This record gives sequence, C-alpha cells and structure tokens, in this order.
Amino acid sequence: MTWQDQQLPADHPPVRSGKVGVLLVNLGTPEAPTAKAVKRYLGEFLSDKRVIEIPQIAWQPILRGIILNTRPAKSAEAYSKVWSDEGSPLAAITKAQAEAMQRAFGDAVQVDWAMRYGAPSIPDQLNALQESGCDRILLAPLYPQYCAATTATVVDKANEWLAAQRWQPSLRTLPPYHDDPLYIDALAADIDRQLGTLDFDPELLLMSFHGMPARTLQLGDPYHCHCQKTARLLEAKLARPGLRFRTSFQSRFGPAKWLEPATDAVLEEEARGGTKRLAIVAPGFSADCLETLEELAIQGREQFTDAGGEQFAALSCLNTSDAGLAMLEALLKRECAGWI
Ligand SMILES: C=CC1=C(C)c2cc3[nH]c(cc4nc(cc5[nH]c(cc1n2)c(C)c5CCC(=O)O)C(CCC(=O)O)=C4C)c(C)c3C=C
Ligand SMILES: [Fe+2]
Ligand SMILES: [Fe+2]
Repeated sequence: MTWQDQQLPADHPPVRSGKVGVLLVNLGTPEAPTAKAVKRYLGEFLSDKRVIEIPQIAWQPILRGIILNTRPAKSAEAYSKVWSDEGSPLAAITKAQAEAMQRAFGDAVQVDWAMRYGAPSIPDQLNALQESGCDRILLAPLYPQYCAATTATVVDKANEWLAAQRWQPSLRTLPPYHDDPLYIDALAADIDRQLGTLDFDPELLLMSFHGMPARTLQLGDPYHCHCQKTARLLEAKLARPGLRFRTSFQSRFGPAKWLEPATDAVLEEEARGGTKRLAIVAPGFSADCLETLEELAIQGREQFTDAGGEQFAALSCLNTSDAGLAMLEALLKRECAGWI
C-alpha cells in the first residue's frame, strides 16, 4: 500500500488518476463574424512575435493605429460568407475531429481541442485535462508542415502553461507529418474520391499552401521545404495522364515579399494561358476555414473565371472525412506509444 492509498486528509489536493490526454490545436478564429470579434482575435494573433517578426515597438503602432482599424470590418464580411450554424468552420471542424478521436480512443484517454488564439484557449484546456486526471498529455498542433508561426507558437504557449505548474504532466508533441505516408495516402485517397465526384476532368490540380514571408526561408524555417515535399509526394501518388500539378502560396499579408508563386497570380496566369478546367486543393490545412472557403472557393473561382477559365472546383480539406479521421487516429495512437 502506498501513502496515496491511505485515507487522505480533507485539505489534501486531488491525486491524479494517471490518465492520458490528447489536445488537438488549430490556429484560432473569431467568436463571431463581426468587426468587434475579429478585432479582438486579430489583436491577439498579430501581436504574436512568432507571427510578426519585427520589433514590437515598431509594429504595435502600425497594428493598433492602422490594421485593427481597417481590417476587421473587411475580414468580418468575409467570415460572414462562410459562417455556419455551428459557428466558425475552423472551430466547428476541429471540435468534430476531437469528438471523433474521443470515440476512437475510448475512455482511457481524454481528447479535447483548443485554439491558439481565441477560445477555447490552450491553458484553459490543459488545466481541464489535468483536472480530469491526465498526467501525460499529447499536444497535437494540426499543422502537417512545421512553421514557427504556427507549430512553434502552440508549443511556446503550452510551455508557458507548463512553467506555471508545480506538478507538471509529461508533455509530448506530435511532430510535423508533411511527408508521412499516412498523411500523403489519406490526402491522395480523399482527393481521388473528390475528383471522382466532379462533373469535369481538371487539366490542372493546383496545390495551394498558406504563404509565409519569404525571409523566413533564409532564417531557417523548414516550412517552404515541407510544403514542397508534401506537394512532390502527393503529385507522385496522384499522377494520371492529362493532369498537371502546380504548387502555390496563398493569403499574402502586408507589404513584404512572401513565398512565391502566389495562388491568385497562378490562377490568373493559368486561365490567361488557356487552362479551362482547374481544381484547387489546400493540403496544408487540416480543416476548412476562411482561407479555403472564402479565399480559394469564392475569390479563387472569380479570379480564374474572370481571366477566361471555365470550370473550377475547390476541394475540401481532410476535415472529418473517413481518410482524414483514420489518418489522425493512426498518427495520434503512434505518438501515444508506451502510454496506452
Ligand atoms: C496553415 C498554416 C498557416 C500559416 C503558415 C499562417 C501564417 C500566417 N498567417 C497570417 C495572417 C493571417 N492568417 C489568417 C487566417 C488563417 N491563417 C491560417 C493558417 C496559417 N497561417 C488559418 C487556418 C486561418 C483561418 C482562420 C479562420 O478563422 O478561419 C488571418 C485572419 C483572416 C484575415 O483577416 O485575413 C490573418 C490576418 C500571417 C501574418 C502569417 C505568417 C507570418
Ligand atoms: Fe494565416
Ligand atoms: Fe525549400
């Protein structure tokens, strides 16, 4: 018998049950498609030093004086076009992914989800996991391609929380999975399935990844290389006669040079060059969100057809597809080796 098995005094803090926790994390999203909610969200997101890598003393006046007074209204309008009954697509899909993983793992593991910016926050969800008895937690940033602006800031936030704990749980982090056969095979299967439902045969499959400032490549961020490797492996897996592939980077922000080619420029160039039928996919996004549902599916279609393109399809992200959930379950279970 250990001392923990004996009668505990009434003022004794709770003793943990030795459960495993899994926390799925994605970027974050506003609470509502309103300028006020978007302003709060962008204020937190764009104040992150991992996202905007210029000295805060120079950046904060630009952010508070210009960006947060102009961008929220425009972004809120875009969000309102994709908002669902369950709220922001990014949050709703991440929640559904966590619920599916909870069913797959069963009672021995507690699965939850968090947003890096906005709610539910990483510290709140880590507290909840710990309170429900988890002493081992797998932190899973749902970014296949590692990027300091996404993956690293999730780990930073969790470490900040960890630093404030007397009794820390053991923490593991899901590594980037940009070239993992589980991921490439899931993408290929789901893209193949979706291409089979189209009423046209695309000439081009454009693989669009979220952009980053070009200088982050020189600074040693592997993001660009991870995207290129995903694209190369996916192309090899999906190759078929008559289908060309291209890779591009979307969602440019600010005046600095970003990774190229830009998705909007490629859509226009392809249409002007005579491509009539195009499908676009965003393999770097685990869940559909503003950047895929509005920027690609709505604006992208307009850019392509305005420049002479005729048929356009924006494919869904892995979301809660069979292939996507099976991949996620396999990745997470592998990372929990020795724990469950
Ligand atoms: C998938 C990886 C992502 C990287 C890399 C990334 C870098 C990055 N993003 C911005 C600025 C914005 N991104 C916004 C939305 C957004 N970004 C990602 C993912 C990555 N961003 C997602 C999943 C989303 C969608 C969120 C949603 O609510 O659906 C936005 C907000 C929308 C807007 O106002 O346009 C901004 C701003 C920077 C500056 C950056 C790297 C430096
Ligand atoms: Fe972004
Ligand atoms: Fe590279």
